[in-house]
Amino acid sequence: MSLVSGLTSNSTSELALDVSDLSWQVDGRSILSHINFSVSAGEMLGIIGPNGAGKSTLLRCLYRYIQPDCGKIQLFERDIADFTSKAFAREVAVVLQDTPQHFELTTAQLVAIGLTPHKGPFGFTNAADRVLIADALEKVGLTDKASQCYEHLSGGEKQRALIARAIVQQPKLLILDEPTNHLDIRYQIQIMELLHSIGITVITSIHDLNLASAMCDSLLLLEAGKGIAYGTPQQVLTEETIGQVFGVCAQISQHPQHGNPQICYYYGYENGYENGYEKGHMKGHKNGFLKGDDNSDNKHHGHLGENHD
Ligand SMILES: Nc1ncnc2c1ncn2[C@@H]1O[C@H](COP(=O)(O)OP(=O)(O)OP(=O)(O)O)[C@@H](O)[C@H]1O
Repeated sequence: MSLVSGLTSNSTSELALDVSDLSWQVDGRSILSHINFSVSAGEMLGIIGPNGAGKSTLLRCLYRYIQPDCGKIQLFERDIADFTSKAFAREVAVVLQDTPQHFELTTAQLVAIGLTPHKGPFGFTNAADRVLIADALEKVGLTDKASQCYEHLSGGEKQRALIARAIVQQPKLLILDEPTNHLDIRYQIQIMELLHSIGITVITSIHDLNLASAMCDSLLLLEAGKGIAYGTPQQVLTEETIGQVFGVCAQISQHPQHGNPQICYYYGYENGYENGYEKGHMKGHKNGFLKGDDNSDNKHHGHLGENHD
C-alpha cells in the first residue's frame, strides 16, 4: 500500500480502455506492432520508452489522430471509431506537447474551450461554468493568471493551463503526451499528483522513470514500436530491463516514501551500456546489476514475449 496520501490507486474493475493487437506502419516501416494493454477506470497508465519508441504515435492512435492498420481500440467496451467527434470529445481529453497558438485568448478563455463538447452551437458560459473554470485554474495554480494573455505565460504555465482546459472538459479518459516536459520539479510532482487524484482514467507518456514509478498504477514500456514490458512499476522497472532498453546502468531500491522502485542511474557511458560498465566507478556492474546483487527473481517479471538480448 502506498504511504503517500492521494497516491493510492483510484482504479476500479471496470475496463476503460482495451487495446488489442494494434499495429501501424508508414512507408512500409513498422512504427507500432502488435500492442496489447488495457486500463481500468480510474487507473493511471504511464507509457515509457526511449526516444522514437512510438509513445506519441500510440497516443495518436488512442485519440483518433491516426487510424491503426490493424487492431482494436475499445473505450468502455465501444469501438472508438463508432463515436461521433463530439461524443468522443466528451469522453476523451488530450493534452499535447506542442501548444497551439492562442494569441488573442486570456488564460481563462483558453480553459473555457474545454467546455465546448458540452455546449450547443450558441452555448454561452454560465455561472456554473465559471465555477468549473475557476476551480480548474486553482487546481493547476494559475488563479492569478486567469486574466493574463495565454501567449504571455511561461512554457510551464501554458502546460498547466492546457491541463486545466482538459479538467474543465470533464472527460472519462485523459490522454497526455509528456505533460511534465516544461515543468519545474515542484509542478512535475504537483501536476502528476493532481492527475492521479482527480479520479479520471489517465494515459500519459512520460520520460522521467522515477516520476512514472511514483505516480503510475501501471506502465507500458515500448521499444522500437513493440511492447516490451507491461505491469506494475515493480514489474516493469527492473535493472535488467532499464539496462537493455535504455542502454544505461541503473541500481534500483525501494523508495522510502511510496515503496515503488527508485532508480539510481550511473554515469560514464561514453561508449554506451555494452562497453561502459567496466570503466571507473562503473566497475562491478554488469548487465545492469551490481555484482553479488541477486535480483534474479525479479529479472523477467513484466516482460512481454521473449527475452530481449
Ligand atoms: N507520420 C510519420 N511518418 C514517418 N515516420 C513517423 C511518423 N510518425 C512517427 N514516425 C516515426 O515513428 C517513430 C516513433 O515516433 P514517436 O514520436 O511516436 O516516438 P516517441 O516514443 O514519442 O519519441 P520521443 O520520446 O522522442 O518523443 C519515430 O522514428 C518517428 O520518426
